[in-house]
Amino acid sequence: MIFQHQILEAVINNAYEWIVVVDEKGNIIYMNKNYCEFLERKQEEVIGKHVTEVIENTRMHIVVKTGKEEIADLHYIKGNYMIANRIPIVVDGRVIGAVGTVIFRDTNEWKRMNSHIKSLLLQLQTYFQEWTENNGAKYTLTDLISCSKQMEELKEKVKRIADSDISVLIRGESGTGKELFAHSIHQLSSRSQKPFVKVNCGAIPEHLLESELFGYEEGAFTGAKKGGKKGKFQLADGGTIFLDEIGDLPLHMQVKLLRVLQEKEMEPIGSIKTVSVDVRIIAATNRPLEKMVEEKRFREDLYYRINVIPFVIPPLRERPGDIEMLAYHFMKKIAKRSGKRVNAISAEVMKLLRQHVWPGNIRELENVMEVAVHFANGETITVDALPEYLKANSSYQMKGKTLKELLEETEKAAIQQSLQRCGRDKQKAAKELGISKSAMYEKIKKYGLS
Ligand SMILES: Nc1ncnc2c1ncn2[C@@H]1O[C@H](COP(=O)(O)OP(=O)(O)OP(=O)(O)O)[C@@H](O)[C@H]1O
Repeated sequence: MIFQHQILEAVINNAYEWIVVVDEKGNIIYMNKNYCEFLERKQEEVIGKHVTEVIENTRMHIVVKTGKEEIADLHYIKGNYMIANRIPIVVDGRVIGAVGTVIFRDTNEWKRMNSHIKSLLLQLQTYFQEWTENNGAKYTLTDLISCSKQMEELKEKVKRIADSDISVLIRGESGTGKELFAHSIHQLSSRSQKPFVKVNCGAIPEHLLESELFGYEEGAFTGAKKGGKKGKFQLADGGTIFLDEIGDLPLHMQVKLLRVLQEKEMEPIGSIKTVSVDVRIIAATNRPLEKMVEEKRFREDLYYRINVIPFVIPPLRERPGDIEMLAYHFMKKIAKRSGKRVNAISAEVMKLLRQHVWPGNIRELENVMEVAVHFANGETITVDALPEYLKANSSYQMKGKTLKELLEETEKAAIQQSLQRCGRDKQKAAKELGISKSAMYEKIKKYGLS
């Protein structure tokens, strides 16, 4: 028993927190070593003293009177704000004292700890981002939502070709899901446990492309990192490299890329040693590569090398059957994320979605659904929640308007858009719309568009 008491005493005495215990009158019956040291008082000297004589701004004597605990209260002692807890000790329904603890010695310490945690989180985030960039095949075939025949055939094709090392060239307009397909191919391949590295050839400045792709040795150029840097090909070793926007690759880089593909080796900038790399290439583009080959802007040998399995994703307007499924998919996903109770799409909205030509493809549909869920007034998305440009086709907009009003609205919108397209050049806009210059001026005045 005595032994246990000693252990307890040692623990409390050395506790990181400062601890004080008072009786029902507010006299100190215990104060731990750390607290005494901070107050520069001796333990035996403070015992028995009223708490107000020992701790400035204390409220321990008040807590024994009110019987109400005070948690995380700011307490100013010796020029610092501390965070204090004061808890009454109740025995048989009667307050017989109180125990007080100070969690952080001062707010500076808290701030220091806070910023330490923040910097750790930031580091973690950077590592995580780097890791997902280099090992980041996030999607699989089940993430590809579709029911159209064209897309189902493409998914079948993915299953057939995934488990080989053959290069794949994915073609399709922006936002059709080229990257999603690239991820899926990697996930289904025997390389799925190895990195998936994406390189956006169009987004990296030309002078950095070579070092991004092939890396460099220490001291290769001024500003080169100590220890050198691995290029994306080395990072992707054993896995897959996804060369997005390959049509944007400058000719001299096309030569280097071809060499890696043919010889499976490369040299980092400034290195005399060749490095072997084993990567599968998936490339994507929206550019007319054949025409670029004719114009000598894309190397013919590289074209044949990457175009072993052509893979063409149709634009959304050519597979209207997918629109409803995708719209519901995005609605549910966005509603879940934003916590909004939206679970249906009105027939009129669905009609407008099917009529639209979707120049931005699935990415545009996703954005439209984001706006629609956000502005939905009830559980069903109705036309008023859609972005303005989609509403323009709506019969909803026509309700209660005369034919003259509708024609005028259309005319005004056409002129507005044409002026915008022609950089506000009225003569050019008039020509585009097939009206005379004077008619254009007249209408601009009529609709107050100048
Ligand atoms: N079939 C699909 N099912 C679900 N989401 C899709 C589908 N296709 C595309 N998406 C989504 O649409 C967006 C655009 O897709 P992705 O980035 O793969 O297109 P992309 O063709 O690579 O575009 P870009 O050429 O502009 O880079 C992404 O958010 C993606 O998740």
